[in-house]
Amino acid sequence: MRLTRLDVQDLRCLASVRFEPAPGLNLVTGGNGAGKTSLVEAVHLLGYGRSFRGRVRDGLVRSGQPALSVYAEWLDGQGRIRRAGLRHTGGDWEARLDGAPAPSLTELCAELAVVSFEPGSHELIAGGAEHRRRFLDWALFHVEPSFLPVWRRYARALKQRNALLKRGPAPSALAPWDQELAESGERLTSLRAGYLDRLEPVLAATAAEFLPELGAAGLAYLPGWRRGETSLADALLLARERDLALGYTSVGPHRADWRVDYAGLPGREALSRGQEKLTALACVLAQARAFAADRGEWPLVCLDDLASELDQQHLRHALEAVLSSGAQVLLTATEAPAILTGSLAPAAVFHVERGVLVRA
Ligand SMILES: Nc1ncnc2c1ncn2[C@@H]1O[C@H](COP(=O)(O)OP(=O)(O)OP(=O)(O)O)[C@@H](O)[C@H]1O
Repeated sequence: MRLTRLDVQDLRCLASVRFEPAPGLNLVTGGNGAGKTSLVEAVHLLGYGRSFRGRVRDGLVRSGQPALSVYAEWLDGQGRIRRAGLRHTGGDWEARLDGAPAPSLTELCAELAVVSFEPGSHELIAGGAEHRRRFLDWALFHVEPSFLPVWRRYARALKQRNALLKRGPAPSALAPWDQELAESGERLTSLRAGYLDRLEPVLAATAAEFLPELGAAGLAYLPGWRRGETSLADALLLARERDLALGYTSVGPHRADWRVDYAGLPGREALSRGQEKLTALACVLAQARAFAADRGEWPLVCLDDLASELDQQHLRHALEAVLSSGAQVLLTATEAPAILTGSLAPAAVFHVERGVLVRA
């Protein structure tokens, strides 16, 4: 996947920007608050329908403007030119894909695959389980065609069951939703567990490059109920009284989590902050590698402010790992990192200042 053009209007401090990245490494420099992260957010928005800093309505639209818009052109793995555009007010949105209206943001986001690592990404390891579920589901959404219908079915059944629980219904009203939740939830769990099984050796190899001192990395999946002991249908039945008292469903894949274990460390809590970041980076890069293995092309890799997150040696390892694959990378930094020479020399350098982007 190779981005060839990105037009951004009224996104944070970016009033009107055209970005034409080269294949390989693209470095975007600029001072604090210049607009580097905003550029990465524009790409991320087309890939996820939201920013990694929150939803569009949380301040993504430039102050005083009614809406932002982002338009991208890229080459897919078969060399076809693809086009996507999104106009978003924070409430309403309008999207186009290859010249036709996109029926939903989901359809749009399915096309442009982007992985991002930014200063908040260590939340993938240190933060709440929703970050880790979103990470898993992004991958499945892109590589497993049966995932989205199952996920939608589960989400709908969960919403209905929770609405009934809040009203405190006769337990018999819950039965059909329990069944629906159990069927779709078991399927969702198999897909997630299967993906983690495939990701584990890729992560182990990636983590061994960045954090060899911690020993072999493994992945553990926590499905959201005692899956080894009961089916989800039984778990829902067993939890029914408690769920009626709580007013929501307390077991199931919406409570799932996963964790990285290292052979040389007793638990996640033992990781230093830097090791958390490196582990999160290893997960993101492993996900990109697994995507490439499944789909035959790399996602676009956005690395926001990576030089301030990592020491020089880890920065070199990370960039070598990604660039040796031929992936297109968008790297932002306040100053050009000294290690960007030789095989790591950027293919193109851009500079952004007060929201104005120029090629250096
Ligand atoms: N809704 C908005 N409308 C206008 N300007 C905004 C809006 N939201 C944020 N800004 C401004 O846009 C800029 C955001 O810049 P951005 O976060 O992209 O900076 P950066 O170059 O990544 O900086 P840093 O190196 O400090 O992370 C800041 O100057 C901020 O004040």
